[in-house]
Amino acid sequence: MIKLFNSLTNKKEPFVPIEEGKVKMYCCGPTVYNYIHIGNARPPIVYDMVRRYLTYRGYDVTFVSNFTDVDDKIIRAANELGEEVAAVAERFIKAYYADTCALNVKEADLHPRVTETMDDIIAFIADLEKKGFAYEAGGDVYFRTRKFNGYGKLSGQALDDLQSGARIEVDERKEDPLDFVLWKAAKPNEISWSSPWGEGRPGWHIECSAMIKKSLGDTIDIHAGGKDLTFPHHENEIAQSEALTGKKLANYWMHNGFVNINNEKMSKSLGNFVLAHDIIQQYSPEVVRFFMLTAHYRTPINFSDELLKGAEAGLERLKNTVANLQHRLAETADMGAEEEWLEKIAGAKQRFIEEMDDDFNSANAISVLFDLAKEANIYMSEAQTSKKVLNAFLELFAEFGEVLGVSFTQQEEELLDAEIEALIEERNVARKERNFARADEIRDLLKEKNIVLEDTPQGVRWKRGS
Ligand SMILES: Nc1ncnc2c1ncn2[C@@H]1O[C@H](COP(=O)(O)OP(=O)(O)OP(=O)(O)O)[C@@H](O)[C@H]1O
Ligand SMILES: [Zn+2]
Repeated sequence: MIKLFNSLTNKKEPFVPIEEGKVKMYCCGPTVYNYIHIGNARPPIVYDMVRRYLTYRGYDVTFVSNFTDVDDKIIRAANELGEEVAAVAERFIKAYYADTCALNVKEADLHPRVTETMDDIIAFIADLEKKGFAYEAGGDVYFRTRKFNGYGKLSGQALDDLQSGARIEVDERKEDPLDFVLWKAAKPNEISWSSPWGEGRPGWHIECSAMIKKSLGDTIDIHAGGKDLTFPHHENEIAQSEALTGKKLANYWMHNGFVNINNEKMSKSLGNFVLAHDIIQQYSPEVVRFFMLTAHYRTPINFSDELLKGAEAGLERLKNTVANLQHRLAETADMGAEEEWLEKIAGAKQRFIEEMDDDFNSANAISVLFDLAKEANIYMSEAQTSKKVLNAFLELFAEFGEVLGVSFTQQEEELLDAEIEALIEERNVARKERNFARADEIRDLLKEKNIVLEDTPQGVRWKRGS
């Protein structure tokens, strides 16, 4: 049985879905105004692993993750670049897909966008207002936090501690400093939507509440996101949704730890970040993903060249074992002692499942993989081997690889479509910024990989050369 650490109760709990065999899962997605750094890539990678494992264990998973495609940061970026908000958002949504696809993150079943969910967001706020949980003030709408019983239950904070906390801004339009914004009145010349409270746009927290309700219903099984989202974002999502429906928003809350660099959280505001699309040029995307999964998702992971090189070497060892198994298979007849080895392989599978059942411990599951490789190497040193055993080893590597989203078979060094598109996008940006040196460098890199670019009036086209 799968157990997972529920941030709501601070305990590891057996996973019991609302509907047998089905999982409704939501993960807060990115605000699309720049490229993702490797810290931002951790939530998509680890929750993709969780989704894959739940699927492996027989659940039918519906996975939803949003795009925040209008917000202060995007508006600021658009103003700086002299572009439309929609153009900036579109570009970075493409870049997000390109990076996460290279990292072998499966697309969500649904990727709702704020700008496409506006009617539902407005209806959600209007219903909160009707119930007395929201009030209008000068074109803004706020949530009446103290009216919601249970505010603070996720982050474990009492209302009065929050009140004195420095993170709450004081704004005289609010009835109470704890109240937070649901709808923001538009500033002059700012992108806006019509609403019962005038022209404006939604606050950040309300989007997720409205999108979850629309796409998955009132109560979902798992709500996931980075640890920094616990407060205020997730606390506010709970308040909005539960005030409206009277039902629990999510039965299980999962929060991933940070990617640190020199023991400090990697973040855009600190400027200590490494972009995902840069690091996957230096190491393969597979190595980056494997590296990420060598730590348990809740523990902080330090980002360093040394650790990445370690992950690269480890992955190489596993791939070599698999290549040797394949090679051996081609020249083996069916003979040798089978039962003992088949039992060993079945035992490894059992241990892998036990580790993953225990709060998705991919770190320990990967050490089971290394043990499996060790066993495989011992087996191959025997004089006589059997096709059946070699196949059983290979099947298990393939099975684990599918769960982790990392392939252990050797591949030609070929660029994936998504990586090519990411590079072309980066070249477009470089050209726009008149950074022609970088633009040429990218053209050369693509040429080296036999990708031919063609500038057309409709934009850049590409094809693989012969
Ligand atoms: N270092 C990190 N490790 C793991 N997850 C992270 C890290 N930084 C951000 N995230 C996650 O990435 C997503 C986007 O976060 P956000 O845009 O706040 O990134 P950021 O770099 O921290 O930006 P800022 O410094 O502007 O807050 C969130 O889900 C957040 O939890
Ligand atoms: Zn959210």
